[in-house]
Amino acid sequence: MLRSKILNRIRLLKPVIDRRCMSSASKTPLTLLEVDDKSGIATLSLNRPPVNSLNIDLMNSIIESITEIEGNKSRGLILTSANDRVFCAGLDLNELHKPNQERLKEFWAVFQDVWLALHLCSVPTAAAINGHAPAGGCLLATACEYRVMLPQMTIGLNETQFGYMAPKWVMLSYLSVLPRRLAERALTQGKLFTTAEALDVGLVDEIAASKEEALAKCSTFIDSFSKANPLARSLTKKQIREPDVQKLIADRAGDLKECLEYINSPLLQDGLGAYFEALKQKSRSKAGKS
Ligand SMILES: CC/C=C\CC/C=C/CC(=O)SCCNC(=O)CCNC(=O)[C@H](O)C(C)(C)COP(=O)(O)OP(=O)(O)OC[C@H]1O[C@@H](n2cnc3c(N)ncnc32)[C@H](O)[C@@H]1OP(=O)(O)O
Repeated sequence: MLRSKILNRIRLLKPVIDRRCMSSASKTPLTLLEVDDKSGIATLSLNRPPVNSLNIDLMNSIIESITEIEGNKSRGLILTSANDRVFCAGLDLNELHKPNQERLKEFWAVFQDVWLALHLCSVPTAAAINGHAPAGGCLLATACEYRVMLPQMTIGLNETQFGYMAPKWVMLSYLSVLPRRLAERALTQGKLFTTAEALDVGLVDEIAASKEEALAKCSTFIDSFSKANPLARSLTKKQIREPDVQKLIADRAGDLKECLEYINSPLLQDGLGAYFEALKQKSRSKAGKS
């Protein structure tokens, strides 16, 4: 009785993701999903060159993969990148800069969905962070239960550096990993932690010398649940994570309204435009085009 009550409650908490079986406009798979026959662990690789920035299609592809992993009885999920320099560059700035308003609404709803799907994923989750993970990239990593990172990368919620305040639920994701005082300072500074700093403050759990080692460490973490009953484990995780999730689910429309006002404000658009232009300029200089 109690179990079915809890299960019903959790079903209500689950984001509505079934409506989003969209196909990608390009023919390239935006995510690569492999399930190891022996271990039963699924590896989901982000595969949107050049930097895995999160647009609607990539986020939908992640959601679809999570749904598949939950449905195919995988023992765990490892999130990683097919790119060996960048785990995920966060939200696609093309979606935020001078946005089409209807698309922006859809984009923000899918952004909420992808976080909910990963944060509430029923199987154990770990991130093999094999590249930089700023902003939304850091959010994906902190939604996972365990993080292993390669040296000389950066991770953090750097939104204030380009004039944005991270949404409340994004901040909560940070607060679930970092002590409050540290999270506040890092959020207000828009700090990007180096791998060594991230380990030091507990933003990541381990460092690995290579992607293979990171994947192996993530598998070891997932194996650590072998003695736990999968249903009891997943219900426990959801109960613990519920308060953060409820805040967003209870007011998705309010979050969207706030986001639209915020993103559309001229000051923020100007700041974002300058930031994006500087990124493009840096990229051109690197390629020797300027
Ligand atoms: C109510 C609240 C409202 C709003 C909240 C807003 C929340 C925002 C959350 C976000 O996630 S916003 C995105 C923030 N992301 C970043 O700040 C990361 C920016 N990128 C980088 O720092 C670097 O690109 C990198 C460290 C990830 C990788 O460096 P590198 O390997 O040297 O690549 P390049 O910098 O040369 O970039 C290659 C290529 O990719 C483009 N690009 C990079 N990041 C993005 C992005 N987030 N969106 C779109 N495009 C991006 C970059 O411009 C280059 O493109 P070119 O065509 O110019 O070559």
